[in-house]
Amino acid sequence: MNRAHAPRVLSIAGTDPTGGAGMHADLKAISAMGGYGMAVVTALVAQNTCGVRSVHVPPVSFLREQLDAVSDDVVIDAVKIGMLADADIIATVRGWLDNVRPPLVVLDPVMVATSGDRLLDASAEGALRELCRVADLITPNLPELAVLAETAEAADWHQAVSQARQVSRDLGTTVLLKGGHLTGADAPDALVDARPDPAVPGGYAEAHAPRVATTCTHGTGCTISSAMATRIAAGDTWPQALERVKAWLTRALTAAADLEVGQGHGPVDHFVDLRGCIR
Ligand SMILES: Nc1ncnc2c1ncn2[C@@H]1O[C@H](COP(=O)(O)OP(=O)(O)O)[C@@H](O)[C@H]1O
Ligand SMILES: Cc1ncc(COP(=O)(O)OP(=O)(O)O)c(N)n1
Repeated sequence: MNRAHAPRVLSIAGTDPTGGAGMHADLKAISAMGGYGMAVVTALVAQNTCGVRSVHVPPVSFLREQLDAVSDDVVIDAVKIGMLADADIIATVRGWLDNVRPPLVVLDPVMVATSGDRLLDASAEGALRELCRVADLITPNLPELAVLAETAEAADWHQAVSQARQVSRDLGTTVLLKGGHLTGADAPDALVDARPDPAVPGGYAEAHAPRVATTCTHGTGCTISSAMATRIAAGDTWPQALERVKAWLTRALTAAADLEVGQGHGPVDHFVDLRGCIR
């Protein structure tokens, strides 16, 4: 399916004033993948490439007003959900999703940043697990996958695939399993769907790329989930979307250090393919 218009993708996420993660990374990834990006803010986060300083959560009534303002006016082709901060925010987003029923929902179950700072109240993990049931695709990293599987973090790819299968079965959704937290020359990712009627042919599709030797990995999780939402909404098959997004993210990681942003874990270069093309 080739749409006449760019896919209209809504990010529901927290902020990162340094532009590397959260809704800022989402908007860049959506644009880089050919979509039209929109954003509703769940939480304002004072963070940079070194870590999170504080989180401010506006009233949930205002969150609902933002969501309704978009859906009352714009046809939404895909929604990407990131940081939700607490159980009230999760309930508000759930209520809106039940009302609007967007055609594609991609949920990145953000719990803890790479810096170790919490982005979700520990008491809201159960509510987030339940929200996964209404997502078409979830994109947990290995620590988040372990929480969803209610077990210890996978030590290798084989264990991770098995946890992803269990989560897919238990929560009735497709899992994008990400190997970023493992070590080794290869950085594998896979679409895992253990349901009887999987969204991915055969229930499994793997994509590989070399592991990039860089500390600039801030926002990679936000980036890949938004990019997947955009490419699936654009009409790629799910395995095609993963191949395309993985190759682009690897280029963005390879060019990341040249951005020279921040003193900690810098952001990836979402617009790596545009450098040198601006007239
Ligand atoms: N050093 C790296 N080289 C190549 N790909 C990486 C690297 N680090 C992360 N990735 C990729 O970035 C994406 C996000 O991965 P991951 O780090 O597991 O999630 P999160 O950012 O949510 O913690 C995945 O596609 C993963 O394979
Ligand atoms: C506002 C906000 N949302 C999500 C994250 C986490 O980003 P993610 O890409 O999952 O991973 P790291 O950047 O922590 O590697 C964030 N920091 N801020």
